Amino acid sequence: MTRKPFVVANWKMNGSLKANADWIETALPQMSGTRLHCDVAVCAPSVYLSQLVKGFEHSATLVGAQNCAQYTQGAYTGEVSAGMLADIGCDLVILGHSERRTLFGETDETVAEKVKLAFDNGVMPIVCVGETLQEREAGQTIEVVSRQLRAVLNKVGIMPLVAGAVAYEPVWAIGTGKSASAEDAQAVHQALRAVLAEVDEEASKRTRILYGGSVKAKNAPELFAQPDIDGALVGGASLKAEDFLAICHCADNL
Ligand SMILES: O=C(CO)COP(=O)(O)O
Repeated sequence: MTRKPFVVANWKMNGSLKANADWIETALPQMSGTRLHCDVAVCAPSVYLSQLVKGFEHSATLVGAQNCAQYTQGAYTGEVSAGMLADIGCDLVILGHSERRTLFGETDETVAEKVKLAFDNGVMPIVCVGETLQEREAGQTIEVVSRQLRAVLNKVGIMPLVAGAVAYEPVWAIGTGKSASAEDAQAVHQALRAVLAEVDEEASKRTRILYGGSVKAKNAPELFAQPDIDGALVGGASLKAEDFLAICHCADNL
């Protein structure tokens, strides 16, 4: 089973109208037409999503948000619903990122609820799982990421993940320059695919599992060469279009 590589930029809380326009101008010539063979997405702060949807309208580049509300609509000041993301032409949404879980108190249950709302509204979810350093050192990595993934599977089944993706992001590797080794990451990805297979073996083979955590063009080829690593969720190295494109080319050269 070959899965099409998927490389996703997560700009986090970075960007401006001007910086985004420059990024799009640099990236667009390489992202349009048949230049890139992998699937590519850019996930930006929600206020800039319309700018990106417009900027990438004639390319295959997907546009994603970094969160959505766990409610459909109403008196939830400051929130953005999955339906609103769909309304402005947003293709996907990152859900359950470790920064959301640790800094904003998201639980396995709220993440599962958001995944359901995203999928029901036609927005593809990229569901993040990952262990802290303390959990890794206690030998709990597989247990933690399996629990996080099962919470979503129990609520919505596997189809939202076939449409979107799972992202394994060890918390200790995010923004630290310390990536998991390709072998360690592969072991976790294999375990995650086994959890998916408990639900539907055939669909598990079609689900893309991305790695995230200090991915750069330098370490991407080794990561992408692993049988269960199907692409990357890129933070810091996605802020410059050239750096991000270099990672996309690594996925293309597999
Ligand atoms: O959190 C990440 C992507 O979602 C990874 O961030 P870095 O690539 O900056 O480590």
